[in-house]
Amino acid sequence: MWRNGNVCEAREGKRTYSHVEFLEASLMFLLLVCFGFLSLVWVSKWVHGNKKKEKFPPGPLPLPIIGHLHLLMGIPHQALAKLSSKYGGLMGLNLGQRSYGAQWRRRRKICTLGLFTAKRLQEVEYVRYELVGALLHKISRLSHDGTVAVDIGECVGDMSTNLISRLLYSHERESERDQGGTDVPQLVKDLEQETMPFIGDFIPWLSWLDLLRRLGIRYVHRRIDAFITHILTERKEAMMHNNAPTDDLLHEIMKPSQDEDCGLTMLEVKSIILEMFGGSIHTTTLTLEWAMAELLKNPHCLTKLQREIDTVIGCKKKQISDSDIPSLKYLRCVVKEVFRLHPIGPLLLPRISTEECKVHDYTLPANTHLLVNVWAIGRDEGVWKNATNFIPERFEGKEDIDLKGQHFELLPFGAGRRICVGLPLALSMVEVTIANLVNKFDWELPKGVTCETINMNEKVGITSNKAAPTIAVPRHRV
Ligand code: HEM
Repeated sequence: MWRNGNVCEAREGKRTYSHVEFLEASLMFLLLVCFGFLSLVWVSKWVHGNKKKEKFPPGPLPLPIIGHLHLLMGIPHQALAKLSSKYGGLMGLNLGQRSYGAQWRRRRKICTLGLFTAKRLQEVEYVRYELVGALLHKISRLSHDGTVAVDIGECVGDMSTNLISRLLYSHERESERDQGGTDVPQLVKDLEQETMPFIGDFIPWLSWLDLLRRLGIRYVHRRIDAFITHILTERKEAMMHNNAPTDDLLHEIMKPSQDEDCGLTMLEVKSIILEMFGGSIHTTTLTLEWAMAELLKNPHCLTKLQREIDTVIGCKKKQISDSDIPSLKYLRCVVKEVFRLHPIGPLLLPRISTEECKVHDYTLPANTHLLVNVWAIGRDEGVWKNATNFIPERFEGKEDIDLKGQHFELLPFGAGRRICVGLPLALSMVEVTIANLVNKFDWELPKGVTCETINMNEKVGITSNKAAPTIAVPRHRV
């Protein structure tokens, strides 16, 4: 019943509803009807669409508007792996539309040819040797001769940052940080936090929902830009005075190009530097952290590895180098097993189909976005026996299985044209560092932690982040 102009009430028994309450209820009802209608349209479009088109891979029912976007929040590779046990290895999802630029071809050519050739890596081996030596020294110092536990991730993180800073622009980050300079690993971590998928990336008209995160990422970008601009200004000044280093990556990138095709704009130079920092520090550090965590959890593997090094290299050798690695067969098995269980880029970089293609019985239309869940492949019981257990021995006698993108059951660096450009550097860094860490020290878990209780969980993110730091007590072996 309506009365008295704007103080209308509707009576129902003893309860009296105000005009505002009534309006609210009506609005809510209307919204529910609209939402229900949209859902129906969405579901029928999905079902109808799938029937009409050629066979598209099956997948869970998408939510109205956001499709399957919610699956990318949290730990996406784990959520997708769970779903694939229901829908199969090839699963169709609706993530709206996403577009990305293609300038990478140019940058990639320059990086691959100019920066990551076998010759170039050999030339800079001494840098890696020095930094691994510094890492061992630092761990000795921090552990006070085996009495204090150290955070392995923090130590190897410093080493990875120093390495890429040295190779890129001949500086060490620690000396810069000590002088109040930028904390590069923190900056890279902030960048990763901010580069979780945006709703607006997939559904452009919902991008207003990302406003706060966009402000956050703008702030991180400004800090990164200031940091890179500082590096470039310093280098330009040094070049003007003819005292710039000529054996680092920045020299290769900034030197005037003879090849018209390879001249770089300042924006491209900046994005190469950003990609190098972003692609190298966190990935190498996390891999080493997972490797040491697995060895601590599986002490028989740690002991077996130490024995191999003692037998093959001899315990008298102070520091293991690149040239020792080919003879350490068990080490290589350990490294492959770490990459199988803990690929740091679990979904690789997103691919897009340029034309319609057939995969088994399914037809993927042009412009389909493809995520390859290498984390799930590495844990697939159909491919690996006791897939979730750490068993390096599974690779013994299987030297032909490598990490270079030819063996689709093991793709921690991706495959094809977009395979990790830093693969040779990363692999040798991981192998040499693990070999030295276990050769130099016996490792024990801190009091109260056992092999059974060590935290091996992942935390939310687009990389395989460790939920808890890897902490252990190192004791000198000799
Ligand atoms: C253990 C260490 C590393 C792991 C596990 C790793 C893994 C990966 C993966 C999975 C991709 C995507 C490949 C694909 O989608 O097919 C990638 C791309 C990339 N990585 Fe690495 N990476 C590591 C170390 C490095 C290092 C040391 C550098 C540079 C110094 C680097 C630079 C890059 C760059 C620039 C890309 C983008 C390539 C492109 O867009 O074409 N990575 N990496």
